[in-house]
Amino acid sequence: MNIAGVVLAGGRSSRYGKPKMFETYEDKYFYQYSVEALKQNSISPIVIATNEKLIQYFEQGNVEFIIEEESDEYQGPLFAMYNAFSKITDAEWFFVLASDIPFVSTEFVKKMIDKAERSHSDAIVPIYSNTLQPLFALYHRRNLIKMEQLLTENKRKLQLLLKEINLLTVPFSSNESIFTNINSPEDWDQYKK
Ligand SMILES: Nc1nc2c(ncn2[C@@H]2O[C@H](COP(=O)(O)OP(=O)(O)OP(=O)(O)O)[C@@H](O)[C@H]2O)c(=O)[nH]1
Repeated sequence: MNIAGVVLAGGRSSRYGKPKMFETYEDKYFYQYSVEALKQNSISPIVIATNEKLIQYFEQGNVEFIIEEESDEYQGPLFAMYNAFSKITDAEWFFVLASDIPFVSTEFVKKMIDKAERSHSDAIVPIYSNTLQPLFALYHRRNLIKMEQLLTENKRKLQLLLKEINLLTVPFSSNESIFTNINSPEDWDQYKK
């Protein structure tokens, strides 16, 4: 399988108050945990999708960057995914990971790839706490057409894409910390100890 890794690391971090992908956990930036989990599974290329204001703060080396132009900034995950997928021309699948998930693991990425290998679905999406987790998921390249259609109609919610494609859902038990995503400083205060 030809899989590219796409780490979503743009957005506004308005609830966090500062760019949350650069919050640290055990001396590493949050976004580095997403990069590492993909790298440990030999996924290549690994691309960080970000914007012109944030690019300067990332560590360089071993990853590529896809930069959203000023007019494309803050359009949300569906746009950021479309923008990245359409620029990575040689991948069949895209493993998307948000960059605000410091507890994501190599084993999680491996389990998801194993599912994709045996699936004819358009996307492989975990379910945790009865909720789909589309920012920790695998998407086939064939979704690009539907993504473009939605964006052209100014429909920017990722949930709208999920409704239109064939999903393979992968249940995870409700005590998995890997799905902890950090939105506010209070969220982080609760988990970092
Ligand atoms: N590249 C890119 N990533 C995004 C964009 N919007 C959100 N993300 C990423 O998607 C993940 C989930 O983002 P959210 O927490 O929903 O949105 P946010 O803008 O980061 O934060 P809030 O302003 O607090 O909603 C995070 O990893 C963000 O870095 C975007 O427009 N471009």
